[in-house]
Formats: sequence, C-alpha cells, structure tokens
Amino acid sequence: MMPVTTNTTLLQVSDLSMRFGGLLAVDGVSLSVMDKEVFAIIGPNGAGKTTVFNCISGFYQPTTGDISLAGASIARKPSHVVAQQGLVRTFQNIRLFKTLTVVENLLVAQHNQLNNNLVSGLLKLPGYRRAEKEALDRAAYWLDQLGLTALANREAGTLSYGLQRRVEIARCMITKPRLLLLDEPAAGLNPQEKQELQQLIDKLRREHGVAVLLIEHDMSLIMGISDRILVMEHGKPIVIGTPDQVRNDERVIKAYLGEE
Ligand SMILES: Nc1ncnc2c1ncn2[C@@H]1O[C@H](COP(=O)(O)OP(=O)(O)OP(=O)(O)O)[C@@H](O)[C@H]1O
Repeated sequence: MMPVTTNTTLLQVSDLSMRFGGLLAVDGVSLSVMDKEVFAIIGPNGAGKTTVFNCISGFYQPTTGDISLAGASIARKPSHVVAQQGLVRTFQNIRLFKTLTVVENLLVAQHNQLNNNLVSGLLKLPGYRRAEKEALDRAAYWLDQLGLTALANREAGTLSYGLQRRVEIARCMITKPRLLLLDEPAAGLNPQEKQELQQLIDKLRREHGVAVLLIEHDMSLIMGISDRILVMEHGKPIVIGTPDQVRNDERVIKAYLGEE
C-alpha cells in the first residue's frame, strides 16, 4: 500500500497528565498525529487510553499538558468547541438516537449549522430551505459513502452493532472533521465487519483526507491499519513506533504478559 501520511503535524499532545484524586491515570503522555495518519493507542486495561481520549476531545480538563490541533490550542476547551475546530469522536458505547431513523441521526448532527438560521427557519425564508436541502444532500452523500443508503429510513436502534458503528462514523464525517477519534471501533464486530471497518478507515483518510486516532484491543486490526502506535501502561507511554517496532519490543511484550 502506498503511504498517504504527510509530514504536517495535525494534533500535538505535550506532556499530558490527568489526576483523579490520588491516582495519576495519565502520566506524561506526548504524541503527535500527522495529517491523514492512522495512529493507535493500545495498552492493558486501565492503562489510561480512554482518559487520554477524554482529555483530547474536551470531556476532561487535563491536570497538566497542552493539546493543539493544526497549531491552535484546544486543551481545556469544551467538546463542542473542539468539534467545531475539526476534532470529533465516537464512543465505546454507541451513542446514536436509537428511535430516530438513520438519516434523522445525520440531520441532527448538523443541527448546529441549521440552528444558526433559526429565525429564517421560523419564517420559512429561502435561506433556511436552502440550508435544509443542503443538510439532506450531505446526509445522502455520507449514507452513500458508508454504504448505508438502503437503510436511511430504518430506526437506528434496530440495526446490527456493526451497522450502528457505521452510522456513528457517518455522523462524525458529515461535520467534515480533520481528525476522527474512534474509541474501540471493532468492539462487538464479527470478523467480516472488522475487515470492512479496516477498509473503511483506509478509505476515509485516502479519499476524505481525515486523520484517525483510535483506541482498540483487536491486535490484528491495529497492526493492519496503523501507521504508528503508542503503547501505554499504568498511565505512562512506554513506546511509540510502527507496528513492526511495537510488535517486537521487549517492554511491550512484558506489559501484555504482565496483564495475565
Ligand atoms: N472519571 C474517573 N474517576 C476516577 N478514576 C478514573 C476515572 N476515569 C478513569 N479512571 C481510572 O483511571 C485509570 C485509567 O482508566 P482508563 O479508562 O483511561 O483506562 P483504559 O486504558 O482506557 O482502560 P480500558 O482498556 O479498560 O478501557 C483506571 O485506573 C481508572 O479506574
């Protein structure tokens, strides 16, 4: 496969720490994600991966450290502001509106933009109609990109786990992010769905220019898709490297064996 990663840094995390009372859940993590890179964070349970994600996506205020996206600091900004700057995420537990249809979920995702036109909406001015139509067109486009067109009018909660994950990714992509954070995207997927997910992630960065930062426990997916991997243990970064470097690193092998 031809590499697509560029040399431009998109996300820069410097010396990130997060303390919960007496527990230092994240301790001095630094990493950078390049434009269009697929970067994974792995490590045994409780290593601090989710906490790093929550700090980057604005759900936690880190105790120390800086985080910047395309040169602008996003540390300690609320998640909706971070999202407006181009960083969106999915969750370990899928968070769709289960009783809304698939296409409605994609329309809700754009409601920020539509809401700006609330007054013209109430008055049914042409500007609002145009915005509504554009939102529908964008929804249709992303349903097509993710192979979900035939399911547009299905209630999201009635879809399989794998398809709900796809809808979640579509809902992120419709906001045109520069960086997509995926929290255990392969959890609960069958082998075929995992393979499709891998192809999908690759397509998103090649065709839509998005960089992907993911937490995942499925090693074959991680090794197959990642440009680089950060391995964490007890809150600390132990190695950053390519899949080959990580696979053969003594400290990584020890961290995982120590878990059992
Ligand atoms: N909100 C919180 N309050 C207190 N402690 C927390 C909080 N969130 C996480 N922790 C603790 O911080 C440590 C790191 O947890 P975290 O969920 O980040 O690990 P993880 O690597 O994502 O684990 P897993 O792979 O099991 O999801 C754990 O000891 C956890 O109990």
